Amino acid sequence: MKVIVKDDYEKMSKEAANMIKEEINKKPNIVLGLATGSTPVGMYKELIRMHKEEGLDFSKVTTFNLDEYVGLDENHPNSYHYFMKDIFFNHVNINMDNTFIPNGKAEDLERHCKEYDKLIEKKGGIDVQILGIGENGHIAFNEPDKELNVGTSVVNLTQSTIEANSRFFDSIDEVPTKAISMGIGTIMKAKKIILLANGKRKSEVIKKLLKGDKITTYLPASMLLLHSDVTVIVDKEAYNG
Ligand SMILES: N[C@@H]1[C@@H](O)[C@H](O)[C@@H](COP(=O)(O)O)O[C@@H]1O
Repeated sequence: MKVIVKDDYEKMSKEAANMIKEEINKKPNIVLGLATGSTPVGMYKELIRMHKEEGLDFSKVTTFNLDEYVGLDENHPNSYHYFMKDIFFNHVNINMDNTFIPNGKAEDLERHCKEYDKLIEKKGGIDVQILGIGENGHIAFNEPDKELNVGTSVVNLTQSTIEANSRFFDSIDEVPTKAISMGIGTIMKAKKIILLANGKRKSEVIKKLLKGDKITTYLPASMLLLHSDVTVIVDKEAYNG
């Protein structure tokens, strides 16, 4: 696990965007795994700037998002579909037909999950996966538990995640209790993984992860210790607390 510590959120975001830019320049038809949450917002802003000012070309890029809430329509302002369009897709020259996000309103959710994994494989697998991390160590919506899902699955959100994510909703009662999430196996199949974390509230979990001596399903991000190409980019606050 390679660790890069940056002075602040902006520098962390720029570092991540630069890495992605290099990868797109190497392989214009790259398959990117994308994350939501507040952490990658700065990275998306920087990628938009690179598109507008430096001509970074997304026209051949394919994307797969990590997760989506069950029950939210894609036009719901709190859905990850909405978030991705609002924060990123609407501002670059990506072909929307090449962007994939689990459908939280699918009639047969189980079948949809299996098809999502198959589609990733069909598109050649994820070249670079961007990840945030929950305060409890979750990645995507793989919550700490006695076992973890290998493939994309429907998951129950923990109370702590519901509370953490309630800041985006009008009230905590509106936060969905279930989500579709790529499984740990889906994530681990990505050729390269970049995990971002910023701010004091992530310092405890980053400390545990970077200790790096144990893997446990109770710290889902610790599974990344088994991957051969993971870069963790953190700001000083997340690194030092
Ligand atoms: N499903 C998302 C994760 O993909 C994200 O990494 C995490 C951290 O969010 P934030 O970046 O807002 O701290 O929150 C959500 O639960």
